[in-house]
Amino acid sequence: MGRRARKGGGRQAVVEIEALGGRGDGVATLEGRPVFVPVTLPGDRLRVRLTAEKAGGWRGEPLELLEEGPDRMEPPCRHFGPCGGCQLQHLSKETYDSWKRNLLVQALSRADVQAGEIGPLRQVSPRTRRRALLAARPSGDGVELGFRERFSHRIVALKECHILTPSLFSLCRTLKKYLQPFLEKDEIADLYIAEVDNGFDVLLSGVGAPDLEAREVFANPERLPEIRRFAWREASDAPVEPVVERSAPEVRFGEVIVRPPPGAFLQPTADGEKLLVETVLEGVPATTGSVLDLFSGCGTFTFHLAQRASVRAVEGESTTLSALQAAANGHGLAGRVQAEHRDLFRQPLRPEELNGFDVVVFDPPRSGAKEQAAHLADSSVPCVIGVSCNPATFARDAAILAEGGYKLESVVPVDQFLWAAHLEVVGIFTRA
Ligand SMILES: C[S@@+](CC[C@H](N)C(=O)[O-])C[C@H]1O[C@@H](n2cnc3c(N)ncnc32)[C@H](O)[C@@H]1O
Repeated sequence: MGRRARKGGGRQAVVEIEALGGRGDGVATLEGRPVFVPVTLPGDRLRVRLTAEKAGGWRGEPLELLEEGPDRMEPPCRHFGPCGGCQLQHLSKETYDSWKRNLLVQALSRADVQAGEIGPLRQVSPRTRRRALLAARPSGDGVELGFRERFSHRIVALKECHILTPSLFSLCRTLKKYLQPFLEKDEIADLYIAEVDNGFDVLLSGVGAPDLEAREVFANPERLPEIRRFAWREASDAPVEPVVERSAPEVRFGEVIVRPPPGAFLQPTADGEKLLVETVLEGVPATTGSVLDLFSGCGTFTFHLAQRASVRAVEGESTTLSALQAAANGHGLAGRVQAEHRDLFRQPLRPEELNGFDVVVFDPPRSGAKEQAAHLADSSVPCVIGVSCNPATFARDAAILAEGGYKLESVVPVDQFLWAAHLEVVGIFTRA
């Protein structure tokens, strides 16, 4: 918002922000109903335009800041406010850190889950995000490329970025020069970029089949040599087609090199991944012989766990699982790592399939793993380790486990989505 007013219609009101909500929006009260206002802080008084209905109240678009709350600070990035890449750069570090950790504390309290210990916040540094979803659109002779703006169809012309790794940021600058032939007039495409161990992996989504001019971009091997693979698809649920694959993109998990398919899940920062892996391994008892790794992705935890025990990895995305399987085979781990393709929402592992494992690790998408947690609650597995990027669903699943007799021994908040409202969590449960 800055102090610039956005002009426009809609009902306007002056509100005072009372709290920071769980999704990072400031929350005010108007006529007894909540108003959720992005990029604001407690103590801010501002004029807003009420837009959509939200959670029994309204969403408010900030128009003019009349008074600043006490915890405001100058955001490090010039794009902060309109840019949809960050939500909370304007909050003092101390307050931000305690708000982040509180997302977990409050989620557990709401779900009535007791934790033996809630660890201090572990956090990554700025400029470490190695994957991002950006937007791209042709504009005049060139291309607009960046995060989407809040409240508009505009794309932020990134002059700096405090979350992307410097090399990913520099890739954006380079891609701007070459993307135009792939884009359709007036259409915004999704651009997934990932920095992998041997270069970059790029996936353009929401575009038609590239014509000859577009394919020519990669005809010269000296152009964009750091891009290992460039692929496209018509929509997020359409098949992915390669434009070029100079060599397979690679990521290393422990000693094992994995070649993930386009768009496969990767932890958003290498440092965050390291913190998560360390915390998971700390929770695995020394005597562990067998581990079940549910929602394994392409093996972030699997291959570290395999250094200690035999592992069965279960994943619903078949190409992702094939990458894991191929890496296991290629590193002589076929006997130690077993891979199973399975939809864990529709067909969670039943107690009789779970019993016999010493440890179960589960790391579901944001919606959590309610059905799987219910079967775990009925199992006799001695140690369960939950990893999640959503404290609310983590707490819900933790409550299911607690109901079944598990104790949440310790839980660690890991902030790898700096200045966003996401928080990663690792919880260690043992059978009481
Ligand atoms: C948060 S990611 C974690 C992946 C991996 N543990 C990691 O750290 O890289 C969640 C994983 O669950 C998978 N997934 C999503 N829905 C699923 C389902 N219904 N059944 C099985 N796996 C699913 C996704 O493909 C993704 O790999």
